[in-house]
Amino acid sequence: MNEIVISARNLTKHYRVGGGTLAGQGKVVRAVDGVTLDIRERETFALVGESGCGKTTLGRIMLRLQEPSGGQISYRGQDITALDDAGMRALRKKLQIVFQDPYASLNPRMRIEDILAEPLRTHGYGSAEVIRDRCAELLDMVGLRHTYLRNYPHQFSGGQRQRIGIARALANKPDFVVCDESVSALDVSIQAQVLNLLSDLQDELKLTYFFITHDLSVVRQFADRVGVMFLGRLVEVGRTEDIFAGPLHPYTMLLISAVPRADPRQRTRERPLMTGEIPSPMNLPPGCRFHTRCPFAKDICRTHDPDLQDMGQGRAVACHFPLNS
Ligand SMILES: Nc1ncnc2c1ncn2[C@@H]1O[C@H](COP(=O)(O)OP(=O)(O)OP(=O)(O)O)[C@@H](O)[C@H]1O
Repeated sequence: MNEIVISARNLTKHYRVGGGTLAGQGKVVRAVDGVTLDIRERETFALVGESGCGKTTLGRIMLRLQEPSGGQISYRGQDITALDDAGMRALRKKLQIVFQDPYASLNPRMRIEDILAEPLRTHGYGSAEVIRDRCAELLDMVGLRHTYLRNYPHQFSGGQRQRIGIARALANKPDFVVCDESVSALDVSIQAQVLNLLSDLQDELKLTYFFITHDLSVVRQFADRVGVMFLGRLVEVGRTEDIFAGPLHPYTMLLISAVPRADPRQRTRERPLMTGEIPSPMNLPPGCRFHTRCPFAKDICRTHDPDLQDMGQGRAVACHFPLNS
């Protein structure tokens, strides 16, 4: 098995909201609420779940772009949770992120060469000439012409801008890249091209991806493993083909059954529906946090919060009554 690149242990991120100056005032949003996970070298791990379940927050705290409230993150066996700014700066080269909206994340007043050169200069990549050559090489890597180096972001299409966002993330030769909804804003055909590019770059540069998305059809074609998140917790983890062939958690089953199917015979099959509102991460229900929406909930689900249990073969589920097992 490949080496573990990133290891998260009981990670939490709780935001205090609603103001208040006295202790105890305000409310707490449990955006990430106890996540334990290992990501191995050269794998694509997809994190899925509905909007607001904590995907972006988890991605950002794993890179320490935001500080976790609790728990531990290790990078290749080194605990990075308590590293100071200088220690983190050195590691930053290895841990990168590609954002959803490349337009918002590329400075409109900077030429592409400066956008790409900025992280290289920050990390002392080399002389001006070495940096210029690297910028040209980066454009090559993402399939764009060198002549584009003098252009500004608004002169590019959405797909091209995302390629520039990827080039910028790869500038300092990272090995762990969080892709946060990196293809979600693109048309399906452009999405496929960018996914192919990410896949080629992964092989060429031995990259490990943490791929955040709400789009299960992208997950199915692109990810090796999947983590399903619900209200700050992982409720199921497994290999992509196993998860799609037989989800163990009712939430995973409902997410999968909500994906439109290409085969019209399957479309007519009756599907169970997700009922009820998503509880607020500020006011979690007792017991299993999914029980208010679960079609199979029993008494114990209303009182006892299930742990993520190892089911063997790389599979884990947090449910008192796993399906298909
Ligand atoms: N800075 C913040 N202060 C307070 N609450 C926050 C903050 N950032 C995120 N949250 C809350 O934390 C929860 C998780 O948010 P997060 O953006 O991580 O979810 P997500 O799954 O990535 O959603 P989306 O797919 O919509 O981006 C949400 O309830 C969100 O409102």
